[in-house]
Amino acid sequence: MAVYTDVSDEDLRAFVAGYDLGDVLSFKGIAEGVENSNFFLQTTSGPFILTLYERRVREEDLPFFLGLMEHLSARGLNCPVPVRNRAGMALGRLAGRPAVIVTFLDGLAVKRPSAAHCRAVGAALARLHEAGRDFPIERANALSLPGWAPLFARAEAEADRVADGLAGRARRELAHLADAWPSGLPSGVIHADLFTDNVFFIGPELSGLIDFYFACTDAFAYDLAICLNAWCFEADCSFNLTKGTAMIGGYQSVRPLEPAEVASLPTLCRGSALRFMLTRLVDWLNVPPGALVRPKDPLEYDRKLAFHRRVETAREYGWMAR
Ligand SMILES: Nc1ncnc2c1ncn2[C@@H]1O[C@H](COP(=O)(O)OP(=O)(O)OP(=O)(O)O)[C@@H](O)[C@H]1O
Ligand SMILES: N[C@@H](CCO)C(=O)O
Repeated sequence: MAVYTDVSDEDLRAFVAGYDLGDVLSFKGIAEGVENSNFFLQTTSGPFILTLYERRVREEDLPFFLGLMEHLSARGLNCPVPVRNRAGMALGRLAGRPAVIVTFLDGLAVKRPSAAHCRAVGAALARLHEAGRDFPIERANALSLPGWAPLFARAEAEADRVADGLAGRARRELAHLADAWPSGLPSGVIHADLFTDNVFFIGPELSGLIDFYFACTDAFAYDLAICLNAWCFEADCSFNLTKGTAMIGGYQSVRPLEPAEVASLPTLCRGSALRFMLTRLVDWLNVPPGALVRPKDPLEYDRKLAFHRRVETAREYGWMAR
C-alpha cells in the first residue's frame, strides 16, 4: 500500500475546508501504487482522489503535470482533472507535502489484458500523443538514457545480491544503448508509465487514463515501447506477439508510425525494459522505513530485457510499418 505520509483527520478537514467540496464523509489510504501517497476521499460533493507527492516528484514539475491533465481533458481524453480551491489554486500543501485533489475516474484496471485491451490501449496512447501536440510546456525525460547510468550507480554494488550477474547485464546493456539509442524520432508529450494499473476499463471499453506523474517530452515510439513491455508479456515473461501486434495496430489506427519509429522499436523496448528494471532495483534496495509499500519486482524487467536482447529487428518481432 503506497502511503508514505500519514494525514491526521484534523489536517485533512482543515485542508478540504479550503475547497467547495462540502464535508468529508470518509477518507482512506489506497492499497495500490508505489510512487505517491494516494487517498480515497468521499465528501458530500462526491468521490475524489487526494495525492501527496513524494520522493521522485519535483515540485517544479507539478505545473506541467497538473496543466497537462487539464489540457488533455479539455481535448476529450478521459483523465483526472485537478480541483481548484476557493483561491483558484490546484496545488496545496498537506502534512508537509505538496498535495492535490483530483476528480475520481470510474472503471477498473485489468489484471490479465487480452489482445482487445492491448488494441484499445494502443489507440488511447496515440490519442494522448495527438491531444498533447499543442501543450505549451516542455519537460525533459529525467528517466531516459542520460538518467540511467546515475540510477544504476545507486544500485550497482548490491545488484548481484538481488540476482546473479545482474550488475554485469545492466552494465553491458547501458553500454549497448549508449551506442544504439535513436535520436530525431517524432516527439511530444508522452505518458511514460502507462502500465495496466493506470488504464481503466468499464466492461470491454477503455474508460480513462490516470497517473501522469512521469509524463514528459520524448519520442512517441518510446511510449509505445513502454506499453508493449507492460501489456504484451505473459506472467512467465514470454512475449505475446498477438497482443503486441494488436497494440501497434490500435496505435496506428489513430497515428501511423513512421518507418524510422518501427525500426527503432526493438531498441526502445530494450531501453524501456532497462529503465523499469533500474527504478525497481533502486526501490527494492531502498524501501523507506515505516512506508506501507510493496516494491515491484526488478527481475521481471531483467527477464523482459533478456527477451529483447535475443530479438534484434522489428522484422523478427513481426512488426512492419503498415
Ligand atoms: N483519479 C482517480 N480515479 C480513481 N482512482 C484513482 C485515481 N487516481 C488514482 N486512483 C487509484 O489510486 C491508485 C494509485 O494511483 P496512482 O497510480 O496515481 O499512484 P502512484 O503511486 O503514482 O502509482 P504508480 O505505481 O502506478 O506510479 C490507482 O491504482 C487507482 O486505484
Ligand atoms: N509502473 C512502474 C511503477 C511506477 O513508476 C513499475 O511498474 O515499475
